[in-house]
Amino acid sequence: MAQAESHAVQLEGIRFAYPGADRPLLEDLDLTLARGELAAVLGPSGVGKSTLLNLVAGLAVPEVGRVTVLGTEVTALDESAAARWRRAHLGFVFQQFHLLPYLTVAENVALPLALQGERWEDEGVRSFLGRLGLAEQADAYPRHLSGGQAQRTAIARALIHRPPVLLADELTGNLDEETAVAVMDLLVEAVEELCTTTLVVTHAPEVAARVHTRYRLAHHRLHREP
Ligand SMILES: Nc1ncnc2c1ncn2[C@@H]1O[C@H](COP(=O)(O)OP(=O)(O)OP(=O)(O)O)[C@@H](O)[C@H]1O
Repeated sequence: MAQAESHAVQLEGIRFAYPGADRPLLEDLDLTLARGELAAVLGPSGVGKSTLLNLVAGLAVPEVGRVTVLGTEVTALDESAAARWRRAHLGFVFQQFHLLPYLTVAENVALPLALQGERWEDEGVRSFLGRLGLAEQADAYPRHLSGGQAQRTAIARALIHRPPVLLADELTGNLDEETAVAVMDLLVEAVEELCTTTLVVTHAPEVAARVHTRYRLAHHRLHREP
């Protein structure tokens, strides 16, 4: 248990290959994140950064190795147990946002609360949207949002239920510099206030500069950067 207490995320000896690939995408990959650690994964396109996030979330299953998050061995859960576990413990900002087109911004953002059967105040959701500069878009549908607004909606949805672990793929990819800084402020605040363990995939120097630890994904595994 001591290990589960100190390590929020632990990947051990991971080997992962997509079906039909002639060699593994990830091999002998290890990663340990402490509670409240804010870490970035860097690396060129196609090295497996998104796949790594999916492994932490239990959305991809390694051929070999173990993924443990907050003391739960994610690799040992069946699909429906993994889905329940994700809802309660994870926030995930996907590269393509995955907003539901028939729900408004406020409804999309409230979704993690609804899925957990939590009661929520519409006002609370709106004030959270305001912190991300989305007050005026609360009743808009995703098709009317700019790329940056859609991304901020995805970020709000990932953080609204205050998950202990946040995974974000290209957190600030579609944002102008000012909004990217505001999003990073919010993230750093969440990490400090709520001890949110966070793993972000990024190419953005303004993100990489503000994390606690940086890893480069290269040659199938992670390398700690200075
Ligand atoms: N579902 C899949 N089936 C087969 N191959 C896949 C699948 N998803 C990704 N790949 C391949 O695995 C490799 C790694 O993909 P991944 O998306 O993890 O990389 P990435 O480092 O996140 O790239 P980017 O920075 O462009 O998002 C790529 O060569 C990709 O084509």
